Amino acid sequence: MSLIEITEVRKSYGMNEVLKGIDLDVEPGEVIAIIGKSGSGKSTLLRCINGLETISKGSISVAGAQLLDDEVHLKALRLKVGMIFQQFNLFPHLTVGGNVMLSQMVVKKTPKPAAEEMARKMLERVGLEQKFDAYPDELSGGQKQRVAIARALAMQPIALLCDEITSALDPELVSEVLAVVRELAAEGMTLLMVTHEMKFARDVCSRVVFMHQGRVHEIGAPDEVFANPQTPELKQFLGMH
Ligand SMILES: Nc1ncnc2c1ncn2[C@@H]1O[C@H](COP(=O)(O)OP(=O)(O)OP(=O)(O)O)[C@@H](O)[C@H]1O
Repeated sequence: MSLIEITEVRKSYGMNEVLKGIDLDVEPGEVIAIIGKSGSGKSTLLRCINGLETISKGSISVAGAQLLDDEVHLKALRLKVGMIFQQFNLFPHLTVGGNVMLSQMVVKKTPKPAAEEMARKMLERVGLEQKFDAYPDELSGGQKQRVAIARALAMQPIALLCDEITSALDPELVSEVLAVVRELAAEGMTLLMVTHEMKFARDVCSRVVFMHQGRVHEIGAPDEVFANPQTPELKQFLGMH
């Protein structure tokens, strides 16, 4: 059994079918890059995996539990699968520590001392333990994104979904965030990343998924996908990067 099993998943918004039958199994510890043109359905796929969107057809299971369209189940799933977004979504009126503690206390009902201990530990993991009492607007974009990563890790997810997490950053701040992701990958975290960082995908990912018009158009090891693209669509896409 794979950690995440995506079977014939379809998703429509009204008449617009944006996922047209996705099959993808993710093994524990895999790091998967999802690449493709704007509008190919990359974000929608991630959002379906952690239950932010309901699927129209097919099935998704995470750690053996089927994703069903009911609130109790969706809540349990969101606890298991962490997600990090392009925009950091930190609460400006809370300190860094407060941001990392909040979802643990509210969603998991973790008592405050344990939530604080976990927050300090995860902030240390992303190299920001000294910013515990700072406010988000005192941080750089790269630091804010590292706080968002610490917040996701504090929930002890079994997999982490990253949706273009470096796209809103100034170029000089991208590498500090990718360094954290690289470390997580080395530690065995299962990662699915929508990314435009082709060099990172090539260096760190175990597989690359190329999406085109709502389908998995090509999939394979980075060496195969980047060095030997099979379809004109992937060749054209790589030519643009
Ligand atoms: N909430 C929504 N309601 C209606 N249509 C949507 C919604 N979210 C996405 N779409 C449509 O679904 C399609 C796929 O969008 P999606 O954001 O998944 O693509 P993407 O590959 O992640 O693109 P990008 O790289 O621009 O983020 C697009 O045509 C988009 O307009």
